[in-house]
Amino acid sequence: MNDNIEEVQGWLQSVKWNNGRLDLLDQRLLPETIEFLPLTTAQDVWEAIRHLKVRGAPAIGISAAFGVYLGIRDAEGDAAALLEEVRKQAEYLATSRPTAVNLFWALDRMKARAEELAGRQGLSPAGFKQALLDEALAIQAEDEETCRLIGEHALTLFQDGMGVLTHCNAGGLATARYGTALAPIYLAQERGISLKVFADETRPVLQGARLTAFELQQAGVDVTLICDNMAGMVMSKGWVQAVIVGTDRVAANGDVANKIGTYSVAVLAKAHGIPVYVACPLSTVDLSTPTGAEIPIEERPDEEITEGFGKRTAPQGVKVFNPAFDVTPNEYVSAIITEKGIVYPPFNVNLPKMFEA
Ligand SMILES: CSC[C@@H](O)[C@@H](O)C(=O)COP(=O)(O)O
Repeated sequence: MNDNIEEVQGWLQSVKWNNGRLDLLDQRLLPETIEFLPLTTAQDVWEAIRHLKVRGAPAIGISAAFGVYLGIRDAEGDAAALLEEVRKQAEYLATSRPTAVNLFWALDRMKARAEELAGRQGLSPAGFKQALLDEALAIQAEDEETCRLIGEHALTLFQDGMGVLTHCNAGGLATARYGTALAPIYLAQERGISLKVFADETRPVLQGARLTAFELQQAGVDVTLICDNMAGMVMSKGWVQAVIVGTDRVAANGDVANKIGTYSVAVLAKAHGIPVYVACPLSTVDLSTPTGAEIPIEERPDEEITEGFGKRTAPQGVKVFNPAFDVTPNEYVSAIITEKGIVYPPFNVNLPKMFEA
């Protein structure tokens, strides 16, 4: 444990495979405390995802992939038995959170790998398990490269001196590295391009204040924290030239599910003539979900709103509505930035093209 943030050097990796266990940075404790949780079972991983110890769509997917391996590593039997166990563990981990499609994407990839391994002649149970661990490590390594590419494409949309507003945390903490929405900001920083970032605090659990402001400040980026309800005022002053956010799921028509409040930011941006960019890996694009109306939206405990600041801030027994995400209709989305390039409307035509070849 390290509660002296000043001592943090360089980049803080939120998901680490460490000699047979998964070390997860407990994101609930940031920015005050840096503590890694040693996870050794699929149940540990399920619990960490459900309770936001790890959060952000790509980081959830990566953790779940390791969770599948942890869930089968002590299992006995031949390849067919191990395949059954992989399916069981994947089904279990899939119940941890409903909205981020990267979770299901990563679990499907682990299942597909297990199916392929089960069809191989002469592969030992130990070889089967090692290959599954390698698959989880590959998902993590690919995410880092994917995020870097997203950053390269996104950076072409930004110029020196621009003000950029972001909501929630789609940074390095939410991915293997770099982040999605924050990737161009890190690349700009490396290249001496100066951007002024406004980070919405992101009620109710403050991913913007606790995580985005923290990681950008650590990197020396010019970041200003605002409450969510200040975004319109900041835009009206002409301080914001672009909005960039991440996403948990993009539907086939380009509707975007992201942290609650993203929709309000997008409407405000449109009213001020500011483009809204959504940055995500293609693993977040779900062509099997036709529109945002079909994206399952997680509802979280009332206490996140009524006791979110460590004390009661609402009357006992008050009715609460606490959706963790909202859907921004595609008409508010200027472009979706993926590792393969920038996708412009019409999204229902142009998103499928990104999956070709
Ligand atoms: C690159 S992360 C993209 C999204 O997952 C992020 O913007 C977000 O909404 C995260 O929500 P969270 O509830 O913190 O998991």
